[in-house]
Amino acid sequence: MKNIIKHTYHISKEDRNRLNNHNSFVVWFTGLSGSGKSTIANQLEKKFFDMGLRTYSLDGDNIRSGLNKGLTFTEEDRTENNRRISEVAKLFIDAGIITITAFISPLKADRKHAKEIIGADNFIEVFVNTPLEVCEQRDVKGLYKKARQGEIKNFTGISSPYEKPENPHIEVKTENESIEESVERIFKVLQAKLEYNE
Ligand SMILES: Nc1ncnc2c1ncn2[C@@H]1O[C@H](COP(=O)(O)OS(=O)(=O)O)[C@@H](OP(=O)(O)O)[C@H]1O
Ligand SMILES: Nc1ncnc2c1ncn2[C@@H]1O[C@H](COP(=O)(O)OP(=O)(O)O)[C@@H](O)[C@H]1O
Repeated sequence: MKNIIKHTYHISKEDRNRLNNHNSFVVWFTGLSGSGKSTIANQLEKKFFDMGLRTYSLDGDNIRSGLNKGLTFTEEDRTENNRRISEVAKLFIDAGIITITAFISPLKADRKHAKEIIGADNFIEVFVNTPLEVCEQRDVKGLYKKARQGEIKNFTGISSPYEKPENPHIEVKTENESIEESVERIFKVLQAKLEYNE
């Protein structure tokens, strides 16, 4: 960008990873509303935290009510929502923190862009594959009912698309496995990524 000149800092991501004695990366959850993203993300973060690792979770509460306040659920705004989240996640991994994101992120192109921004080596995609019927039955926040009644426009799975990932690193099927089983499976895949080597 014109007249923006990057400053080189003494401390790098590698320095922070060495200090923390673990790598930093992004665990990017995607799935329908009510699929279980926040529940699993929360338990996964607790597991990491209890091991003494540095973590942070980004989700609707701290993003859509703060940084991205004002963005709606049109495709255009979801794209911008996901782009900003990706940029924030990139800063967090640069800060040496294992970053867990839990957003619907329904569009393939937006998830691809997230991977590009964050860097393929630091991006682990977890597809919480819960069928729409199950999410709707759970209706944790009563939003599906409202969407069916036409009170909410552009609702994912009802009046707005969800494009399933074709090659996620991890897929969890919450109708067939418990929260603990999903967390354990995700953890096993991530374990290999944790270790910091010079
Ligand atoms: N129209 C519409 N469609 C989908 N979801 C809606 C909508 N309106 C509000 N909500 C609530 O917002 C949460 C999804 O926000 P995200 O930032 O994750 O969505 S996105 O990635 O930009 O698509 C989502 O939270 P989760 O249930 O945690 O997924 C909903 O509670
Ligand atoms: N195996 C499971 N994994 C995750 N959540 C589950 C599972 N079984 C039932 N649930 C329930 O489904 C709901 C998922 O809600 P939430 O985590 O808020 O979803 P999301 O963040 O994707 O909108 C929670 O009430 C959770 O207790």
